[in-house]
Amino acid sequence: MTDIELSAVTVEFPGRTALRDVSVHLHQRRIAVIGSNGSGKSTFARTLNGLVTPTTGEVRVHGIDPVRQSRQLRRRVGFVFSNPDIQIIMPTVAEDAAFSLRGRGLSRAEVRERVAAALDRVGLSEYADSPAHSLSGGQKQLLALCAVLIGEPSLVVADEPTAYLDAANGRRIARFLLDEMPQQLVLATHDLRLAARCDIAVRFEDGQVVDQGDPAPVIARYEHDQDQT
Ligand SMILES: Nc1ncnc2c1ncn2[C@@H]1O[C@H](COP(=O)(O)OP(=O)(O)OP(=O)(O)O)[C@@H](O)[C@H]1O
Repeated sequence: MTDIELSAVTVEFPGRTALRDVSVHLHQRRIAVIGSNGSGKSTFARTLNGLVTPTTGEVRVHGIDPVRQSRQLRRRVGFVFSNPDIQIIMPTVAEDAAFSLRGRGLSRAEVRERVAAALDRVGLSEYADSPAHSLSGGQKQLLALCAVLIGEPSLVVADEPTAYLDAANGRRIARFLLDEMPQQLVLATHDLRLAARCDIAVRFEDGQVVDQGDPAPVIARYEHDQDQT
């Protein structure tokens, strides 16, 4: 598993401190990140792939600095957002799936083979030549995942990946991420049923890690605190 280490990480945005002096060391296969609105979950997730640069402190993902060594990092870490529409960049399903293989020196035949295998894995083979934007919301999220997985990352960071999906598609994406995908997962979510299926839950409040450990008790304490407010 990839080691994820934050040492005394503070992230300041104009007028707002999103993370305050966060130090965590995570290595579990499925890591849930929970906490109230604005607690810092997305900011934490974004430090892992260099989308957010710490104001102070250090982030290391498998020993790689996500900001200074972004090329190495992009090969190891894939990122999935809530909104599948903003993740689709190419006209057809197969072209979109192939996008992250650009610049890797693979032959056309190798790319075709990898795309076919990846689409098959997420059940989108029959849509290979369809316009990507004609897919349903759930299918688009599966395509976004497929485009990430085809680059063979060792870690997938997903920020509310089921937020825009109906119950059936949400379950499908959750099943894929939590049960079928072999990759390590960091899952920022408000869906506590998904968090409960992870190996560890890390709770943020007000930019700090306030609790972490076995998901069931961490979630129970979170729900208790929410009931008090
Ligand atoms: N680019 C930014 N510029 C300014 N402030 C930001 C930026 N990104 C996040 N913030 C602020 O930092 C704080 C933490 O935001 P973050 O998105 O990490 O929280 P979150 O736990 O993911 O919230 P939610 O559950 O609502 O998605 C919030 O107060 C947010 O308004």
